[in-house]
Amino acid sequence: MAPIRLDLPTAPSPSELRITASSPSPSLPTPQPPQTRTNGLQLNPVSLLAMEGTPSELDLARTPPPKSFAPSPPISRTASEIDLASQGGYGGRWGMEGELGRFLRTVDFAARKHSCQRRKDVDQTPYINHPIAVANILSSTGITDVKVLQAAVLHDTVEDTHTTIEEIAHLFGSDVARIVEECTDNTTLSGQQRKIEQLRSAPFKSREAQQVKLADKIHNLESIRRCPPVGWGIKRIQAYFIWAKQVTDVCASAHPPLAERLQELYETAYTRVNGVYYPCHPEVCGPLTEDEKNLVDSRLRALKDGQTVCPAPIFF
Ligand SMILES: Nc1nc2c(ncn2[C@@H]2O[C@H](COP(=O)(O)OP(=O)(O)O)[C@@H](OP(=O)(O)OP(=O)(O)O)[C@H]2O)c(=O)[nH]1
Repeated sequence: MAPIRLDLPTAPSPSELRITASSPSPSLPTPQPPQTRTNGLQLNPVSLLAMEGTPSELDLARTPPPKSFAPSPPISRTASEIDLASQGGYGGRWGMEGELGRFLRTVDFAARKHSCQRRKDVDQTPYINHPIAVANILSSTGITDVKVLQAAVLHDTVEDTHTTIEEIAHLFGSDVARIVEECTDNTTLSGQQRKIEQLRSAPFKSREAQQVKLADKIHNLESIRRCPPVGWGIKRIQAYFIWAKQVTDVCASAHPPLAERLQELYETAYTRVNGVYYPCHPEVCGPLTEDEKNLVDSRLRALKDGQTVCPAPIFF
């Protein structure tokens, strides 16, 4: 296949993006240990440790939270959050909470936080579908640690809603808060700087955060293949795939089943623009068979007819 030139108006070129943990580019910041803060909010590890010990989550479930444990008020609260507050908050009055209950409480919290948001696809899928899908991808590939699944559900709340790490620590414990914090981009950086920073910091993240990252990328990449964000052309799609592969290659050892699934995606994902078939990842994608062309075409035909492909399985 002829090499495809990538002019990236909104994202760095592959060569700009390609960095390795062992040989950081001199233009990039020196690798640091896992960050202590990502978006201007101070997270005090000592206070988090204190929170972890007393009161325990069980105590929180049995008794109404003291004032100091009330979640910090968001800048503007949605009706569903106000509704939640009027019920006495989380962790409440109805007795002990098991692991499943804690997970459902996490999903409920994330759903309220993301309630006004939609994905960028043509169907404007509710945003909460994404974090739920990320948790589902982890669970379906053998991750049973409920804290990792909770962090997956919460992974975009701090970055994309008025949620703080402290609020998550209060409600779900410091382990979950730490993973969420590691998965939170510094929103004061530009989109391109955030991508470079994700690459730089990926090797230093905990195994749990790397697992969430892998699943996050799987869902974003599969979403792009199935139903790209509105306005994304082939160059942007390919730039995202190239960058995502660099990030996920660094995290691959955190959960090999996810890494295998990603590799298959990089090798087989195609799209079509103006009648021309393009590999989503121009460097590792193999040639397209006639059957695969039909698959690409049927997906695009469905979109053109105004039908949605989103009810298709979350992943395949
Ligand atoms: N594929 C896809 N992505 C969508 C959609 N709706 C929202 N997104 C989000 O958009 C981001 C990817 O688009 P970019 O162009 O790279 O990011 P940007 O708009 O924020 O600069 C991802 O967020 P992110 O937190 O920046 O994730 P990541 O960059 O860490 O992967 C992804 O979760 C959608 O319908 N499809």
